[in-house]
Amino acid sequence: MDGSSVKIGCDCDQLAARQTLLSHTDAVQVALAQVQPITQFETVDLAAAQGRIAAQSINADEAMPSFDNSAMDGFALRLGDLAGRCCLPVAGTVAAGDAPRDLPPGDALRIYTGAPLPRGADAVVMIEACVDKGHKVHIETPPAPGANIRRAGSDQGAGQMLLAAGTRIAPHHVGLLAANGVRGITVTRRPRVALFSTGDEVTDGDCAPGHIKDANRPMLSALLAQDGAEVHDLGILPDDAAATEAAFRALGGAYDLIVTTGAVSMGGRDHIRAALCAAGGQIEAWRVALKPGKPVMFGSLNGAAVTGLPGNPMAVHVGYHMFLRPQLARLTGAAPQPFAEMPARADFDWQRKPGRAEVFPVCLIRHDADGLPVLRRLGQGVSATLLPLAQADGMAIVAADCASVAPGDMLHWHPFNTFGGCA
Ligand SMILES: Nc1nc2c(c(=O)[nH]1)N[C@H]1C(S)=C(S)[C@@H](COP(=O)(O)OP(=O)(O)OC[C@H]3O[C@@H](n4cnc5c(N)ncnc54)[C@H](O)[C@@H]3O)O[C@H]1N2
Ligand code: MOO
Repeated sequence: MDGSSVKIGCDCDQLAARQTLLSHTDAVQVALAQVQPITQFETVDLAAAQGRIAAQSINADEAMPSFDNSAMDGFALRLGDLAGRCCLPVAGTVAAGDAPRDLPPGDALRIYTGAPLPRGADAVVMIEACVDKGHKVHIETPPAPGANIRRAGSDQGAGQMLLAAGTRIAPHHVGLLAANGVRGITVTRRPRVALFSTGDEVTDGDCAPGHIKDANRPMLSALLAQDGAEVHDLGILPDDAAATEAAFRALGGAYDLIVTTGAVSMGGRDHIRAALCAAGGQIEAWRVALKPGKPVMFGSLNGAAVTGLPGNPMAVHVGYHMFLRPQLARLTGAAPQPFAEMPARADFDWQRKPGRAEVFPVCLIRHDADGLPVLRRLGQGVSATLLPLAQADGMAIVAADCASVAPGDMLHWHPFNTFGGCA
């Protein structure tokens, strides 16, 4: 990190005069430094735990499976009874849910998957390897000792860690915990996020001439909710210094994170930075060598981190993934994930002006012989529209010093959770 990221208080002129842009990797560190892990926890039903962050590790009370059982539909038998014989009498049937029983000497028992292994049995032969003749079974090839038996404790031992603290709970965790009889789980309180748009031109209603509809608040609300935040939508601030300062002052200490969009660049009506300072906040850094998203600002107010994203919607989307997601992760005690780490290859030619790292929408067109995704660049680097992003399978990034990309060059990308590639 260079000297440009040191604490600079609220001297906005000094900030504006600084020519050096923060690298996007340093900016992530500054963003992270504004938040501390939440130390309040709550217990939620397992059914409501998906997406929450486990506050404590959970260990298994007991071994699994808790009893020896059959992994297949077939016949349970004693291998010694097969010595010199290929046919055994069938003494009955044991199904999943039945109580454990004894295997009578010299007999087989028909058994279904998940049924408790009869006491005395030492192998299960699959139904496909037998001829079931009703009261007897013909076994062509004797099974190996222990075949098709799931032994008690073979999946997990008692005390086995099922879930580590800091894990984001996914549906497969819910299933594992349910199988282990866990009903409630202690999770970190959801991060409380205050969300503002800014701009006299921005509206939620009908557009007068020169006005536009708010894209940023609905998109950020959706992204924040998806990542488990408790979103407090505080509406649209006018381009007015006093109103912006008053809005910051009114926030008190109720939030972990305050997110604004717009009014953070150089214009005469860009009031976010000055208003934050006037309201008693701190600006830690401003302006990042990132396209889109250059005028992003990081600060704090009353114990909350304040992240001021630029107004252009694509810059908001990029800023969310690059800075806000790591901030949310640290707040909840989860490990912040680096942005766009997945390797891929380009299928396009692109000459660009070096200086800022650039994030752009991409679609997945195929996989190469090494199995790497091959990506096509979408859009024309315009940050005012989300349309190319809506047609994309993810976002790729090139480094600030990158002057050109040629087909076959390595890229890094952040895939969305979409299925299938672009047409
Ligand atoms: N002289 C300079 N001008 C600009 C610079 C610069 O470095 N020097 N940076 C440019 C970059 S990069 C960006 S990005 C924008 C960001 O400016 P602001 O953060 O002050 O944002 P606004 O001016 O308020 O808005 C920018 C753009 O986005 C539209 N917008 C705003 N809010 C919303 C919303 N909620 N939904 C949809 N669209 C929104 C707004 O109408 C503007 O068109 O500054 C450049 N200028
Ligand atoms: O953030 Mo701006 O959108 O780089 O053009």
